[in-house]
Amino acid sequence: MQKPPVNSLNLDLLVALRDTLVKLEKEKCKGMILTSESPSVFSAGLDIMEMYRPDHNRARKFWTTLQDTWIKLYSSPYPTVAAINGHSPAGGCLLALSCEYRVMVGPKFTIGLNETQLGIVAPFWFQDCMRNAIGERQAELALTLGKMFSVDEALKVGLIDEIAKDKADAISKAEDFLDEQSGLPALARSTVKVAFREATLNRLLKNREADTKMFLDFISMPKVQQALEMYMQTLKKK
Ligand SMILES: CCCCCCCC/C=C\C=C\CC(=O)SCCNC(=O)CCNC(=O)[C@H](O)C(C)(C)COP(=O)(O)OP(=O)(O)OC[C@H]1O[C@@H](n2cnc3c(N)ncnc32)[C@H](O)[C@@H]1OP(=O)(O)O
Repeated sequence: MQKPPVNSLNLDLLVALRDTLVKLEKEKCKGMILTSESPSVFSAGLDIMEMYRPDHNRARKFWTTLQDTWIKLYSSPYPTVAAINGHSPAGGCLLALSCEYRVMVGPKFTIGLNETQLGIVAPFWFQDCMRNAIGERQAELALTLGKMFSVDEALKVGLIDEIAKDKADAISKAEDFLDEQSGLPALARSTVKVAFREATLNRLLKNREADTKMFLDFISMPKVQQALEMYMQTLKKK
């Protein structure tokens, strides 16, 4: 990802990610490493400006493109690794969680689904991804608190799989993971992957319109708009 300053996921970046994932699948990609050009941020999550005083049609397109991107990434037949070389809150954490393996550069960055802290709610499929990675108990604790994990904490709870000392080390560890997968029969590998992920995928696939409506209704609430405005001001003052 290369959208300075913080790879916030706006409609344009989501379209680019989705189209890339579609292309990789078509070209029978052997493996993908998702990382960031930024030296300190993997992705700041959803672009707050897409939710603040939104145009209804654009907000709908934004959300359905996010759903498409997630579905493509989560169900990709080829192996995927997140080389998390910076902070990874909310939607950034979702992208990492949707890969099969996570290597994160330590020690100073943080990762987590922090939505509760912002007065918004992590959608059920964000929650499902966290639950699938760290288990029901730890996911409930993390999501209710909107906890951002340090790299050490993330490793301990199973949110990431390995710690790297810098980006080059993260890429090298990600390549090791891909090398290990490359010797396996591709169809067997991808069938097992999708079997593990099917229930989570189907939950969104069967409820896409309801999920979109919930998002649009949620961001139309004056209280939510107020919370987003205050949050943007805090970020800008910083
Ligand atoms: C009842 C059931 C209802 C269910 C409905 C579901 C509804 C769900 C709705 C939403 C779900 C949302 C998920 C999300 O992803 S929300 C986004 C959450 N993201 C964050 O909280 C991260 C915020 N950013 C930061 O913490 C930092 O920026 C950080 C990533 C740590 C990087 O820090 P630093 O390097 O110091 O950079 P700055 O903070 O100075 O930021 C630089 C500029 O970038 C702007 N910025 C940062 N983050 C965002 C963002 N997410 N969107 C838009 N813009 C962002 C920041 O304001 C700075 O701008 P400027 O240079 O103009 O001051």
